[in-house]
Amino acid sequence: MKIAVVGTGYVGLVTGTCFAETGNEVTCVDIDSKKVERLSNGEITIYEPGLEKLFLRNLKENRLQFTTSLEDGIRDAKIVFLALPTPPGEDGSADLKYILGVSEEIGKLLKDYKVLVDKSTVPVGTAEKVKAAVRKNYSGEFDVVSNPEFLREGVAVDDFMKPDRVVIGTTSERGRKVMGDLYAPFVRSGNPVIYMDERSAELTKYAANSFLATKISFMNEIAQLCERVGADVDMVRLGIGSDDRIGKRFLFPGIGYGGSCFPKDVQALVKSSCEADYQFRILNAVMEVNEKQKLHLIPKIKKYFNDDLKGKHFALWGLAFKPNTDDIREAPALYIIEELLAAGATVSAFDPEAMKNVQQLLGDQIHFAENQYEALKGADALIIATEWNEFRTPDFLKIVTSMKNKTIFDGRNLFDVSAISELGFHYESVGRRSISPNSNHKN
Ligand SMILES: NC(=O)c1ccc[n+]([C@@H]2O[C@H](COP(=O)([O-])OP(=O)(O)OC[C@H]3O[C@@H](n4cnc5c(N)ncnc54)[C@H](O)[C@@H]3O)[C@@H](O)[C@H]2O)c1
Ligand SMILES: O=c1ccn([C@@H]2O[C@H](COP(=O)(O)OP(=O)(O)O[C@H]3O[C@H](CO)[C@@H](O)[C@H](O)[C@H]3O)[C@@H](O)[C@H]2O)c(=O)[nH]1
Repeated sequence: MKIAVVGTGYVGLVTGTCFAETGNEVTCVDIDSKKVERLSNGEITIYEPGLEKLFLRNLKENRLQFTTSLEDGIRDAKIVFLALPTPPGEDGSADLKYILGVSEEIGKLLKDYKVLVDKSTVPVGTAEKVKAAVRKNYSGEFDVVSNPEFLREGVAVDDFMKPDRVVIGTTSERGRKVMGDLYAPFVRSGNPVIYMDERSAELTKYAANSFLATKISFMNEIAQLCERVGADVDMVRLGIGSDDRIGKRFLFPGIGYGGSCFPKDVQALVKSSCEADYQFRILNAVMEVNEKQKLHLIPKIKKYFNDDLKGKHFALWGLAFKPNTDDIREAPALYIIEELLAAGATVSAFDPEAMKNVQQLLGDQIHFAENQYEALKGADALIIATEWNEFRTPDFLKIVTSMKNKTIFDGRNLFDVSAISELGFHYESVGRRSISPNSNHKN
């Protein structure tokens, strides 16, 4: 099948590459000419494990092409995916200017039947708005389908190739058939394609993200309680997660959820609810808890240094909002850096993939280390903000010899509390007992 994907960011590039991988001819369209040039020349523009190999293979075999021209991109396509940004507007609701602007342009270009597919995360009613935008300039036949994307960054290729489910929102039989055929190779192992109306599909995406964000904020509140009553959140997590009704996944406490999706989507659902004259109380609490959790380590750090961070030097491990990505959108590490710099401290950071993106944002406000151990040189404390695998079992001897103080503030609970206590560290994490070489048992 011939497919166009408009918007070649995290979702568009994964979508285009994975559809090419199953034999479709895909043209990706992007307004960013530099991105299109790099991609056309075989240079991948995001870090996503496993993507580059598929991208290069399909590019070489001419199943994947890139262009800045919407007209060229959609000319022969039977299906046109919209994988465009839906950033929060000033009031927190999803801004549809990219989606509706492109839809209007598509209306000017359509000559025959096509299926327009909304892959972006969009509020209920968007499919109707897209239809209306196309209709302004085109009176022929077309369908608009809502097909929300559930991939996670860092495991995006696997999530796309082997989805838990595919949600297809359409009331058109023709649209349903086209989409069913396209997705057939991805659900061979029996995971469902769930057909529904457009509005339900649009809401499903927000409901999924908001539910997952709720799970995280709930665990972060349990972690807060654990610290106050002397319980261990990791034990509580295991204790409740073995109940199938709760499930083991997405129960990890930490320094809040970040990324380009949860923060914006929870906010947008609250906003949509308000517009529908409904106060979504739980989600307001979810957001409030997350705002506080992002800075959970800061009061601990300040208390440890007697409220005086001026001249203190911090090593920071992890900048990306989660491991296995270079994405720094709403990354908790950025909020921590801001607080430390404002308090007069200096920071030396290391992240395996995200340093380039942070450098573009912060320039020389912080030092970017060659590796995780170089970041530790002369540090008064180490802060861990992202759970990259290589941080999990470090060489503690190297840590001890590089740092000024044996002090760790761990926002991702990477280390075993008892083991690190034996190494003589001052160690504070999230929802577990704190360890100090002097008191050795500080809650
Ligand atoms: N990132 C994720 O993990 C993820 C997962 C599921 C759903 N989503 C949703 O998918 C959508 C896209 O997210 P993303 O992370 O891929 O965004 P992104 O910012 O990484 O990519 C968007 C791309 O669209 C391009 N673009 C902007 N205007 C354009 C135009 N007029 N014509 C052509 N291209 C244009 C940009 O240059 C950019 O390359 C959002 O609605 C997001 O909420 C994202
Ligand atoms: O137990 C957990 C799990 C995650 N997180 C944090 O939650 C955020 C989001 O993580 P994750 O969901 O793995 O990454 P995303 O790539 O943002 O994926 C989410 O957002 C995407 C965009 O909408 C959806 O497609 C995915 O299904 C949804 O998981 C990150 O900051 C994580 O550190 C936790 O704090 N604890």
